[in-house]
Amino acid sequence: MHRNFNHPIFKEEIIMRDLRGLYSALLGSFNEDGSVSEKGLRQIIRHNIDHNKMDGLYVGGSTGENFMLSTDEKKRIFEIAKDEAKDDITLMAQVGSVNLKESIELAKFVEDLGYDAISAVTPFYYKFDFDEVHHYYERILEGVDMRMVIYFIPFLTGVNFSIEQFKTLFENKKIVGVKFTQGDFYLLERMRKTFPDKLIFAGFDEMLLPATVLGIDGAIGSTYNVNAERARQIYDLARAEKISEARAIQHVTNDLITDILDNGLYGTIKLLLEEQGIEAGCCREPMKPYTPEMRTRAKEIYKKYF
Ligand SMILES: CC(=O)N[C@@H]([C@@H](O)[C@H](O)[C@H](O)CO)[C@@H](O)CC(=O)C(=O)O
Repeated sequence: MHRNFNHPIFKEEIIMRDLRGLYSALLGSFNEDGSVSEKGLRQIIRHNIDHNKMDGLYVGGSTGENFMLSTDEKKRIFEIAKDEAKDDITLMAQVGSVNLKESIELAKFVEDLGYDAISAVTPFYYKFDFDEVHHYYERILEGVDMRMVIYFIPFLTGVNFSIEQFKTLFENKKIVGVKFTQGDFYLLERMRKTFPDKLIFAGFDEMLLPATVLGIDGAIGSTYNVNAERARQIYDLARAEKISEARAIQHVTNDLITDILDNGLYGTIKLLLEEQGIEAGCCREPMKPYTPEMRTRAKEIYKKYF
């Protein structure tokens, strides 16, 4: 798990974790009044380490319902994750925000906590031009000596990059890779060929097999919180070029993902965890509270796939 890096951005040779592998995107866990459930978070983290045997946790991403949280809540979740995980698993903190000052503050905060890497979503809502997006990443990185993985998710942010633009961003040696949540396999192939030394993490769990065939370095996903065993099989089989076996597991996985998406993504994953005895808690409003129908359907999904 640990590798020796002699990276020019770091003052001396230090032991840094190899960032490659499979990460669960850490779910948010909330009480009915919307407050952060520390107990729920700790249980989800332990489940990912002890049961799911994940290589890493992606903390503060979309799955963590992060963009609905205050700065203090984000910090508290980063603290809880580090305190629970210690050094048992690679920790990557998503610090991106449309509030750049907050991103800079969070990056410093997780560096002090001892996170292994940061990630930042492309700034969204306003139609920032590429120079502004570039400036955003440079400013976040100015204050920290940390490795950064760009969080590229155009279907939610509306922000797309060309290969040339990725090249410009990657000129900063602290930017070591990208979380590629995009279904464009032509772009993914071009990225792999153009940037053999950058880390590419697949962000769509339903596309793990083809992304692995194209040579990704890992994957980060919400459904790995519950479907880790199948994800690991797909990843390992695809890397061993056992494609038809991997495809059979991807088919079952995608049936599961379709059922989860139909019933409400993050809520259903939490209800599936509840079936395994984990107090995963609620979603943060304005996401819907669980209805009796949703709970019943989650039980059916659990019986069908687990
Ligand atoms: C928008 C979203 O939730 N995307 C997920 C996927 O894991 C996704 O839930 C899954 O592929 C189902 O579509 C991840 O890419 C997001 C993620 O890792 C994160 O930021 O939490």
